[in-house]
Amino acid sequence: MIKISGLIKRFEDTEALTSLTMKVNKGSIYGLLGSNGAGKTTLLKTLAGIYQEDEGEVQISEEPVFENESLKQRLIMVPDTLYFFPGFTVEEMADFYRKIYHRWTEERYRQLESVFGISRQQKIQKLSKGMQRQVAFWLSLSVMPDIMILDEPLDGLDSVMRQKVKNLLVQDVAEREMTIIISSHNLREMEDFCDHVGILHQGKLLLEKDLDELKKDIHKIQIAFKETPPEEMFQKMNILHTEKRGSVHLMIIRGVKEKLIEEFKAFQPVIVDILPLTLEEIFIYEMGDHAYEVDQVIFA
Ligand SMILES: Nc1ncnc2c1ncn2[C@@H]1O[C@H](COP(=O)(O)OP(=O)(O)OP(=O)(O)O)[C@@H](O)[C@H]1O
Repeated sequence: MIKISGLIKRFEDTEALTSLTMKVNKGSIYGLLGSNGAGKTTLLKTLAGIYQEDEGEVQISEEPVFENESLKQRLIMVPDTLYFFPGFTVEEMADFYRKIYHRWTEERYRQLESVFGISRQQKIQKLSKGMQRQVAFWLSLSVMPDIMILDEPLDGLDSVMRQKVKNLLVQDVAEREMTIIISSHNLREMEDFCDHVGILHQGKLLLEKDLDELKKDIHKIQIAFKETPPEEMFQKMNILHTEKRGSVHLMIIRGVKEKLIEEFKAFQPVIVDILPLTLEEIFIYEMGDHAYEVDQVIFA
């Protein structure tokens, strides 16, 4: 379990993280979304123990992360800007990882060699940017981490490789209960991958959601009545958004689907359609006052 409470991180006169609190469960894939400068990298680096918090607490398994050598054996960060020693081959870099990380697993390293199809003798800096990213995943997964902290890791990978990497990560989550915290600008990219999403804005979490719960409880309903039901019926429902096109009401409603349909049926509607709702729509309707910021994150 990862627990962050009241985290403040400052850089001279900038407060990059402002009293931030969040929790990530073991075996979860947590997507951290936010526009440029929201504080994603700062949060991830603090979580990885690269930055020290100015105030508040950052704990993994109830231990503070900063300067915690044994905890750092169990976590690995793939940063947005990768670093490899100049002139090193994949094998030489792997040797460095072997010496540092006690949980390095040779079998995994060999198995992933065939997945990525890159030669171990290849000089890393001569590889393309996307291929260097693949090497970063290859080495990081060979460490068998409990926690992977990924800063916009899919940028620069082609769509086939994106899917391949996502599959590898999900496999480790399923088999070993690895926990992933992954930052992105793109909600669409995270939708099918994460089970939790947090939206960071100006150093604060605006919203934190379990995606399954979120999708379960919110519906887009298109409905038309022969006779308009009394206003009180709509008033007692948790309607987030409503529009009327001729005699058709289009509503975004929170609640249990079957119960909502039941309530409407009492008024003999002539049409009742439950339409699929995208995560983008859910976030926008959910956010109310912060819709603008969410809009920026989603469409950035
Ligand atoms: N090393 C630093 N020195 C000074 N200010 C910094 C430093 N790192 C980050 N900041 C500031 O902290 C704030 C958050 O930056 P951060 O890099 O964490 O955002 P981000 O969400 O990762 O952005 P992006 O999506 O553009 O990568 C910004 O205002 C940035 O200017």
